[in-house]
Amino acid sequence: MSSKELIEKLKNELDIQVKNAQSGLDEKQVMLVKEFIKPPERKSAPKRKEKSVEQKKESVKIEKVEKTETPAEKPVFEKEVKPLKPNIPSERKEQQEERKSEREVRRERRPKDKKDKKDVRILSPEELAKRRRRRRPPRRRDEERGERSPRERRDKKHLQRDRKRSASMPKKEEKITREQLEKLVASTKEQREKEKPKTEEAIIAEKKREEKERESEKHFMELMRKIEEKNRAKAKKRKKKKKKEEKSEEIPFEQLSEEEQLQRLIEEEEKAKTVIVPEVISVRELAEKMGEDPNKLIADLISLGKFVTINQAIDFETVSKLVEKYGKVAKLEGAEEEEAILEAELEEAEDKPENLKPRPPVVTIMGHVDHGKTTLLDYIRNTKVAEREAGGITQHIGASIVEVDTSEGKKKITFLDTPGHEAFTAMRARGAQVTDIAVLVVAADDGVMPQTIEAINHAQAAGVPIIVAINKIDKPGANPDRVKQELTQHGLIPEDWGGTTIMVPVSAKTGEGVDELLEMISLQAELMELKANPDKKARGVVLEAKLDKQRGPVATLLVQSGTLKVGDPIVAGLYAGKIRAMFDDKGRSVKEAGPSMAVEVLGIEDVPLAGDKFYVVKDEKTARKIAEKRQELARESALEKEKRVSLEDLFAQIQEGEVKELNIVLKADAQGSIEAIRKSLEELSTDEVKVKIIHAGVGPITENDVMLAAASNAIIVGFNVRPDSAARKAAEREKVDMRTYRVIYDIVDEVKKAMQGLLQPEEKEVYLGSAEVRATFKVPKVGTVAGCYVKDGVIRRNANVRLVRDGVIIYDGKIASLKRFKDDVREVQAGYECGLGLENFNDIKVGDVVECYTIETVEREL
Ligand SMILES: Nc1nc2c(ncn2[C@@H]2O[C@H](COP(=O)(O)OP(=O)(O)OP(=O)(O)O)[C@@H](O)[C@H]2O)c(=O)[nH]1
Repeated sequence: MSSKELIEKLKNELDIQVKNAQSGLDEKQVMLVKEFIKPPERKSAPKRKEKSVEQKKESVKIEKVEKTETPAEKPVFEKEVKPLKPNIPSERKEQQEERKSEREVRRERRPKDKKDKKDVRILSPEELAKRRRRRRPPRRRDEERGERSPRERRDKKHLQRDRKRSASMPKKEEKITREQLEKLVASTKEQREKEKPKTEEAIIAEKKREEKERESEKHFMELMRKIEEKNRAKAKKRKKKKKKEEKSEEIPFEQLSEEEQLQRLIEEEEKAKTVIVPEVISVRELAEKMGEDPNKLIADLISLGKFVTINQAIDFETVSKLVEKYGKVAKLEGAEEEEAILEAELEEAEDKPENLKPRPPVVTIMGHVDHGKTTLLDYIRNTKVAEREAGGITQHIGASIVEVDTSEGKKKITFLDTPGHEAFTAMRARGAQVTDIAVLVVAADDGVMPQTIEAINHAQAAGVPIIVAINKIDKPGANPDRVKQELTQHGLIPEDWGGTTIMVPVSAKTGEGVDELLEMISLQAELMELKANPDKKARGVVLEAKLDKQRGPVATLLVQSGTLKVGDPIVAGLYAGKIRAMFDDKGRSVKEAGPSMAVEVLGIEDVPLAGDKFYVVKDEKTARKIAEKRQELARESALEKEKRVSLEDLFAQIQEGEVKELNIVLKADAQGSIEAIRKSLEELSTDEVKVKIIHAGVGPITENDVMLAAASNAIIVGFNVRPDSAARKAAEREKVDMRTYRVIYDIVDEVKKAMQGLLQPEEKEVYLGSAEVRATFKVPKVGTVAGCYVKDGVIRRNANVRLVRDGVIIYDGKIASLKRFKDDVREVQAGYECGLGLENFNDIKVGDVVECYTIETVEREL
């Protein structure tokens, strides 16, 4: 096509008025041209190969067309052709205006043409690009060769001039490269594709395709299900066959007791879940072991990023991951035996009665602060422990063995020097019960005090017999009978009054009655028939452990059975070791320690925890293996606390037979309320579950209460009292269910509902923070305003508050005003001071605690 022909075509068919081959076109026009350009005649293509004269002519023609197109095509490489527009002389502009009006007239006259044009325009950009490409090669070849015709050179000059001019003009639009343009075209194509209204046929076709896909997916799933079913059936058959073989040697299931049946079922389930494999196994072998289709395993392995064939071997790590997908556990061949050996190593064989020998009792001294625990122990040990302690207060658990002259000869007693009952309970909370007898020290001049009651409850919760030492009888105000009287109120009836509790009046200062006390302890131990086998590998409990700068990890161990010897390989808690040296309570080096002896040992690789159990094993290698295994298990169950009872899941636990007694630690604001609540709660006992108040006391909920609850699997009920911050933290840490109430009926109602499985809490209290009242001001017309310091969390203006005095709730309501200096504020964070008024309440005192909380709605579980 000649340039003339093209110009003519543009004019007639596209309404584009182009004066000559050098005329510029705007973007719209360029697009129209591009869409309209038709591909060159195909028949000329084969001729080109023959290099005929005609073909040469044709190529010249094409070249010409290309050249003519150049000015029109060039601007295509630019985003906008606008910069070229100002180059059109004004005369040309006028002409264009005229032609434009002519065009409009013509357009009106030829509606058919317009329609045709529209048809042309909907050609896809892809097709257009194709057409453009078909026409381009000859030009590109020329360009590659660097050949330029005179006309081309002229065109280039024009273009350069135009470019220069446009560059001097203010830039309206940024120019874009060819690549960018092509991208633009491609994205336009996509856009158009998207926007393209779907025809009815297309929609139907798509629907059909989707349906087909669904069908094939369904078919595939069905196939997979069948395969799985088949495999399961196969596996079942295999299991049955295996079981049959085993059963021939075993006692029939029906003949087992209920407990044994349950045990067997558990064992079988575990067996079915375990896949025992060698270190390396082929996919086929593994599939056989698992009773699965190897192809399925291969597919799963691919999803794990392992591309393997059916006969290819896979390592144990991969096997573990793979079997996990099937809810199973992989175990290395031989590992089970090893585990069994390790477990057997830790298992304590039952001792024959003839091997059991009497052992000294382990005694803990408990009692209220300053009633003379340390002085008594000091007297007994004949050392000055009390004087060595900072401030005269017992600092740690020490253990000491004393020899007592009794009517039956010399007897040993191991005393654990504990600061009250806290360590005792803390140890119990860790699952270690070390005490055989508790000596309760009560000062005869002071009588039963809150911690005396606590100690009684702690000992009773542990099922440890109590011997009372009525101390300070040398004091002028001492009244042992009053103490006895008070103790009867807590269930301890003295022997001389017809009860069973041994009570001995003593003076830790003068030593009066101490011998009798020791004799009583020995007697009690005898009654308890405390025995152990000393002729076996030792095991016991870690009483305390520390890291000594010079000596490394040092642990105090209480031997409970067997005899601990220097050189013994040992596992203590999570750590292994070998006993390098042992020292008794007087610091003397010893070679062995028998039952009920406490010794300090060196040689454990790290510091175990107080309450950890220790075992002597056959060799160091075994010790290390057990320790490793324990560390692994500890990591797995890290932070996972023992399952404690809570009102929420009480019913489920009762159903599962886990809870037969609902232990409650009860704290209230007055003794009267305690009695009322105790009675109402204990009346809730049923055949299935017994409600037992293991400890009740007046005052705030303390950390001790939480530890007791943790050790005794109890819940804490507070009536009109609040936990202190240490108790709150301990409850969170130990996962103890702690509930506080303001109405007795609510306590009874909630516990009752929990026992029936009807408790569905809808609201939960969320603690926000607390502030201490440091000053009070009387403001006329407002009332009492408290100057507070926020100790922790945050105090929020519109949250609920409680005013707590000595752990007892004085007020429960809303904040009337919250100010920082003179400004009203919405909240005050910890570490800041604030002024605070309570709604309709003025009895605020310095030292009171303002506790801020909100009530959150808890979603019911369906
Ligand atoms: N008169 C007299 N004073 C005693 C007797 N027993 C202890 N005391 C005194 O009571 C005070 C407290 O004794 P401790 O042995 O420290 O009491 P504690 O129970 O161990 O106290 P904590 O370690 O703080 O729990 C000391 O000043 C002792 O001297 C006694 O039998 N008679």
